[in-house]
Amino acid sequence: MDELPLIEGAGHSGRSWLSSLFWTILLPIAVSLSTLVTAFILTLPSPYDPQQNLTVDEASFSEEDKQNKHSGYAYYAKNPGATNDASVTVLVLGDIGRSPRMQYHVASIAAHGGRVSLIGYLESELLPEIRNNRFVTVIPLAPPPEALRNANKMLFPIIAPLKVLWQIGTVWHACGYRTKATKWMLVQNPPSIPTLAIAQAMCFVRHTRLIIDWHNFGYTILALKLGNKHPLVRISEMYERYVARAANAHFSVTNAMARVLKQRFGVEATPLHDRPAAQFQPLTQSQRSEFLHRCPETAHYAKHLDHGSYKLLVSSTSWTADEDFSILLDALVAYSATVSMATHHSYPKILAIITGKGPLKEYYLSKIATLTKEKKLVNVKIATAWLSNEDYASLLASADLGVSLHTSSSGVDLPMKVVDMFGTGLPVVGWSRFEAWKELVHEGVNGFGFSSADGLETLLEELFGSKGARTLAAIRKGAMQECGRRWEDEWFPVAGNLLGLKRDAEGQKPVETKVL
Ligand SMILES: Nc1nc2c(ncn2[C@@H]2O[C@H](COP(=O)(O)OP(=O)(O)O[C@H]3O[C@H](CO)[C@@H](O)[C@H](O)[C@@H]3O)[C@@H](O)[C@H]2O)c(=O)[nH]1
Repeated sequence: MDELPLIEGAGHSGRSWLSSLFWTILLPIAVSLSTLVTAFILTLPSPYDPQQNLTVDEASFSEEDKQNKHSGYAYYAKNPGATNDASVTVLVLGDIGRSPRMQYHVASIAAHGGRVSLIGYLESELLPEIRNNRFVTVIPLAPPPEALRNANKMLFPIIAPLKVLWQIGTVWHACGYRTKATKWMLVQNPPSIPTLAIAQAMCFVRHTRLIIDWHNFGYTILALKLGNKHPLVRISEMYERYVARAANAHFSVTNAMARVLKQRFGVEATPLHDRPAAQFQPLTQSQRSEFLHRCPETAHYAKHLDHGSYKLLVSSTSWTADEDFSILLDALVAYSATVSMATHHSYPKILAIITGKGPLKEYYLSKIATLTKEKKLVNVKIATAWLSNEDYASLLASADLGVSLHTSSSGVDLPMKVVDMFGTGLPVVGWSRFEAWKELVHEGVNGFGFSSADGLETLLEELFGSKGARTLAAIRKGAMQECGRRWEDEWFPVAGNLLGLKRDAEGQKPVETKVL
């Protein structure tokens, strides 16, 4: 009996505690959440309307545009009344300037009168066909703050989710509110997180058809950092497979990748092989010599390169973990020693230029500095550079041999740089221990493969030594034959056909892409 008042008192204070929790905390949270959800729904991006006016007309072109062959005016002047409902949002969650394949898609769509909203980071120069084209609107994404760009493995679990949140916000805003709804969205994969999920949600809201352009798999790239068995890698694979199934159509960079997509993800992709774009062309001897004397990275050695006492080796990269430049450095150290010791044969010295931007550049620069200091590279000069689009193409065209260190995290993607090299008639040696390599390089015809630093050094000796001139000339001939088939020839029958574009000239047979 004594305890009753105490219990009653406790019940009363318990109820009032609950009720004050409800009125002061839970109710305001519930009201705020429902207001936010209502506001989100009411302000969802507008859907695609086939009647909407996205036309490009005479007023879209300034006098300057009319003189610029890349503004799209030439197409407009030839097809003034042409209507065309091919409007495409192209989404690249990366530096657009370093995503040549996506730029080629954009340039090709615009060249056939399609309208493009191009979304991505604007860090490097864009192709001239895109920069001033009135059929293309570039929507730059705000890059994540410096603190979220830390590549440290220890901090990865904290930084990665924050970076993804930042990307979700900026990409959603750019796709939904900074551009009109388009009939199609073409998205580059990888990165898959969060790109594919946002693209899928946005396409659902805007009634847009989603095409995924498979350059590689996001989870195989993550596995390079975390290891194959890491739970995040498995989750990332499941996510990629699940989101892939929601897309309406798929392109893949190789036949092997289309096969893997079918077997593992259950989706039908149409292979759309990389081919060189128009800016990659062979140079004449005099154009080569003029470039070598003009380019700051080669000018000092131009005379030697003209005479052949130096050979020009070129590699290009994004300085990422899937390209092990130690292999090239080890091979060059061994080659330098061979040149010093050679008594019966004479070997030229090498000028090796590695072009590109990316996270591991500083690491390799310090390795090169150490090797130079240790006098292990006396017969080899190594330079790194980032060149304008035009000079990059001229450098490839001026080189004696191209090197690819692309290892392919999935085994079924291919290095675009090799395609660029072939466009200029440059033969290639490359890391070849992955399935798709043979879709691009034919042993002894347009290049050679290697699978170790020793293998690469042997190739350098064989091709640059006095007995190698004929083999080098033979693979150069093979590379020249690759020049013939260009991006447009590959692109139009697959992508142009899917998007419903019309080709001016006699077209090739269209390739059917399965559309869901
Ligand atoms: N302008 C310019 N571009 C350069 C330079 N150096 C390199 N690049 C660009 O950077 C590319 C090299 O980038 P990587 O990331 O090494 O790869 P990739 O060979 O382009 O292959 C990528 O794209 C394929 C699809 O096209 C993918 O399948 C593959 O996985 C990879 O992502 C070159 O092809 C070239 O476009 C330079 O000095 N100047």
